Amino acid sequence: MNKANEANFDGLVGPTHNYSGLSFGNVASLNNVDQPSNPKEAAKQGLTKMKALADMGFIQGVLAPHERPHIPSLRRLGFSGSDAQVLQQASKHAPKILAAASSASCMWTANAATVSPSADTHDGRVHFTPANLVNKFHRSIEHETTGAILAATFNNAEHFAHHQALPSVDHFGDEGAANHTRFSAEYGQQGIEFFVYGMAAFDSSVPKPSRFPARHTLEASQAVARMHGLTDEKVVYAQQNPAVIDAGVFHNDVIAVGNRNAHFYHQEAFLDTEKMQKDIMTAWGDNPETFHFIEVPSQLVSVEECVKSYLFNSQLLSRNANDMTIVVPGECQNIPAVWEYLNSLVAGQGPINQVKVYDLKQSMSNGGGPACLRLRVVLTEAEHAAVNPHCLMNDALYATLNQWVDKHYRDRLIEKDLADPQLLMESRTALDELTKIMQLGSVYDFQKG
Ligand SMILES: N=C(N)NCCC[C@H](NC(=O)CCC(=O)O)C(=O)O
Repeated sequence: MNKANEANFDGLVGPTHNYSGLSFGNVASLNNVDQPSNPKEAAKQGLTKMKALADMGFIQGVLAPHERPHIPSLRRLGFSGSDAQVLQQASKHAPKILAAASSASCMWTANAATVSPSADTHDGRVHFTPANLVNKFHRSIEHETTGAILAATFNNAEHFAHHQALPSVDHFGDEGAANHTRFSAEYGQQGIEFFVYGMAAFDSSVPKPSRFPARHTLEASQAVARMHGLTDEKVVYAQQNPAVIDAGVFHNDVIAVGNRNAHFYHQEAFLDTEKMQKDIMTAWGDNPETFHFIEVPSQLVSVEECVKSYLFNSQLLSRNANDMTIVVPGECQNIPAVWEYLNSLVAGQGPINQVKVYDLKQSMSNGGGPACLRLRVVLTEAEHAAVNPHCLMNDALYATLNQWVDKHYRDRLIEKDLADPQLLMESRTALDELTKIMQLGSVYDFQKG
């Protein structure tokens, strides 16, 4: 077994961060529509969390934001002329489409891809499949650039394998790592890959939510497991409870999180909790007593409180199996039942023994908590050494990115600003400079001429 560690790659919030109410089924997105946003503050809140984790000794990476407004997507929909004319026409005839083409949603890198560490895959490489995010138009335009950014960040074919996103149709709706977690006693040993789906596309007997969409299918997860060359006995599938999707749990990472030997989840998260436990224990194999199921009863914290607080959209960070820190958003402190639960959790006998709180309000107002903002990548030492070093957080990169944000970002944005050609120029200038800072090459359409 090679020694390995978990790295977190957070999405850097882009210059067009705004609240457009684009995500039906995501309560915060719908509730905050048309509020003014503060892209500068959003980016800085994210950078603060990244730096804090790096300072704690964890490997912290950064994934660059995408080019927005995305003019090629607008042209594909029939808007034409100069870039300024495209913006102007879209704003006049289809302002919601312009908003979709302007979203900074790639910041939620838990949806960027599914990642399988080398200990789990058939060829001993780390595998990446960008998520097609087909359920929402504004997110369905992410995967190509995501793939380019991942390839520029993990740019070494000996260690990293990059796949294409799955076909962009509902049958293979794929939301990436937000519905995927991994259990293993040590990061470097073969782990259990746990895939959670909202519906089955080719089996009408499987229940579905009725109010809000199930974004992710069983068939998508099965395809990813095949492409990554995972071992069948080490793959577990579980269905999300359709009732919690209807209550606003649009990704499983809003109601469950796992790390190493711990699965922390809400009583109502899964359609069949007993089966989920049994299947994980079968895949875990020997020493069942070393695995912890930490189930939060509805009586202590309701599903509604989970959705409001993002208790489960937390990061479980550990250096040892029995020494885990839970990273939660500030909203957890505002809901007494949640804050009481967290305090009793860390005071108890389980593996989670410390809580850290970060202010991520700008992202939270669009339904993105600490766990949404990060893509987990387990890396051996050799793989870590093969990552593009300019994408790894340290004092120098933190200072450079803060200055870069100060120089290029606005501190207020509302929907009508999205039509401003100046905003497009600001965004492109910023990203052009960023590709040099992070040495990514030409990953954006506007750089390809
Ligand atoms: N749970 C995880 N992993 N990710 C959260 C993603 C939030 C994102 N919100 C948005 O896209 C809102 C954009 C807007 O309304 O302007 C979404 O719903 O896909």
